[in-house]
Amino acid sequence: VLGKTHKFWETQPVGQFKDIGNTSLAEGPIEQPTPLSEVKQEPYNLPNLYEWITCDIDSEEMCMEVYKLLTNNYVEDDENMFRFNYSKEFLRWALRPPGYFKSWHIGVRVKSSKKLVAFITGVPARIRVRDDIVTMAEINFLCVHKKLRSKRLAPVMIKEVTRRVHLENIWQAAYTAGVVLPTPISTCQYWHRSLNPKKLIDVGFSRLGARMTMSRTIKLYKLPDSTVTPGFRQMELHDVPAVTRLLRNYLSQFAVAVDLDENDVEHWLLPTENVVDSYLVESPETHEITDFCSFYTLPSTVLGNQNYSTLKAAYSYYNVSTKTPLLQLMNDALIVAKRKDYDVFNALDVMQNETFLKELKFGPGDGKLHYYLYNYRLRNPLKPAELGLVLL
Ligand SMILES: CCCCCCCCCCCCCC(=O)CSCCNC(=O)CCNC(=O)[C@H](O)C(C)(C)COP(=O)(O)OP(=O)(O)OC[C@H]1O[C@@H](n2cnc3c(N)ncnc32)[C@H](O)[C@@H]1OP(=O)(O)O
Ligand SMILES: CN(C)Cc1n[nH]c2ccc(-c3ccc(F)cc3OCCn3ccnc3)cc12
Repeated sequence: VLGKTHKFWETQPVGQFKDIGNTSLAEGPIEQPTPLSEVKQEPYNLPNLYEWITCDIDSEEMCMEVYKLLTNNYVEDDENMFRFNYSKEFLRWALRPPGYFKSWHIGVRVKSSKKLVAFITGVPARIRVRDDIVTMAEINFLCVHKKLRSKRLAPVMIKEVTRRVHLENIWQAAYTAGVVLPTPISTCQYWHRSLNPKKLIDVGFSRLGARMTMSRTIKLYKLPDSTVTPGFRQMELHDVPAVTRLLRNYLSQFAVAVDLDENDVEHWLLPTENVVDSYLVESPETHEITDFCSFYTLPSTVLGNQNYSTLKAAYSYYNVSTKTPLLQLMNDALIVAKRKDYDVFNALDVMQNETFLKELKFGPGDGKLHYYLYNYRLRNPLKPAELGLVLL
C-alpha cells in the first residue's frame, strides 16, 4: 500500500508516506493560512451535467434526500453485508453543532433531474493537539452515488469543502476513514459486544463459536436487567456544567482530544431520543457527579437477509470514570443498551477503552479506523490510547 500512488493526496498538505520517519520535519501546520482575498471565491468546476447545492438540513425535503443518498450509497463493511443507516434526526444532530456553517453542507446534483448524487460535510470543532488548541473542520459523510464512482469526483468534493472552510479562516481539518490514505495519525481497532447474539448470528454479523451451542452463546452474553452502580442515571440539562468539568479534566490526558465547552456538551451529550444516550453517576451521599458514559445510535442496513433488514447498533462515545471502575461503568452501559433493544454495542480502542474490551466480552472487528489531520503534521503516529476524539 505504501507503493501506491495517490495522485490527489500527493498534492495536499497532509503527511506524505515518503516523509514517514523524517523527524527533521516540524510538528504543526504544514502550510500557513492564505489571505482571505486570495482564497478562490467561486466553487470548483464540476463535470457539465452536475451542479453544486448547499444542503439546508433543516428542510425536511432536503434532509430526506441526503438520508436516501446515504442509506443507499454510504459506507459498507468489507464483505458488503451491512451499510450504515444514519437516521435523519442523527444527521440534523451531527451537522448542526454550535457555530455550524450551512455552507459546509455540500451536495452535488444532476442539473436536469435535480437528483442528489454526492455529498460532503464539515462542522467546526476545537481540537487540542498536544498543547495547541486549533479550530478545525471535522469532515464527514463524503459520499458519491454508486453509479458515479471512480470518476475522480471525490477530489473535487474535498477541494470544494476545503475552499469553503478556508473562507471561514479555518486551515486544519480532522477526519477518519476505513481506508488508508496519506497519512494516518493513528490507526484504531473496533470491537463489538454482542447483545442479541441470536440475531447477530442469523444476519451473519457473528458466527457460532466452535464447540458452542446457540443456548450456550445466549447465556454467555446475558446481562442483568438493571444497572448495578448506585446513583447511575440519565444526564439532564442541569448536569451540563458538572459533566463539562468532568470531561475537560479527563480529556486533558490525551495527545489529541476534542476541546468541549458547556455549549458543546449540551449539544453533543444531552440525551436525544434515538441519537445519543448519556448517563452519569451522582454520588448518593455527596451529590457529586463522579462518572459519565455515553453512546450514539447508528443502525446498519442488513443487505440480503430474509429475516432482518436492520441492525440496531450503539457506538461508545465519551466515557469518564473517576470513582466507579470503568469496567463497572461500561457494564452498566451495556445493560442499558440491552434493555433498549440494541443488537450490538461497538467501541474503538481509543482513550481507555482497551482496559475493558476483553473483560466485557467484546470481540475484535474485521477492520480498522484510521484517524487523519489535514494541514497539521505529527512527527510520529499516536497509539489509540492517546486519542480523545470520536468522530461520528
Ligand atoms: C482545512 C479544511 C480541509 C477539509 C478537507 C479535509 C480532507 C477531507 C477528506 C475526506 C474525508 C472524508 C471522511 C468521511 O466522510 C468518512 S470516510 C467514509 C467515506 N465514504 C464512503 O466510504 C462511502 C462510500 N464510498 C463512496 O461514496 C466513494 O467511494 C468515495 C466518495 C469515498 C470516493 O469516491 P470514488 O468514486 O470511490 O473515488 P474517486 O472519486 O475516483 O476519487 C479517488 C480519490 O479519492 C480518494 N478517497 C477514496 N476514499 C476516500 C475517503 N474516504 N476519504 C478521503 N479520500 C478518499 C482516493 O484515495 C483517491 O485519491 P488518490 O488518487 O490521491 O488516492
Ligand atoms: C466514523 N465515521 C467516519 C464513519 C465511518 N466511515 N468509515 C468507517 C469505517 C468503519 C467504521 C466503524 C467504526 C466503529 C465500529 F465499531 C465499526 C465500524 O465499521 C464496521 C464496519 N461497517 C461499516 C459499515 N457498517 C459496518 C466507521 C466508519
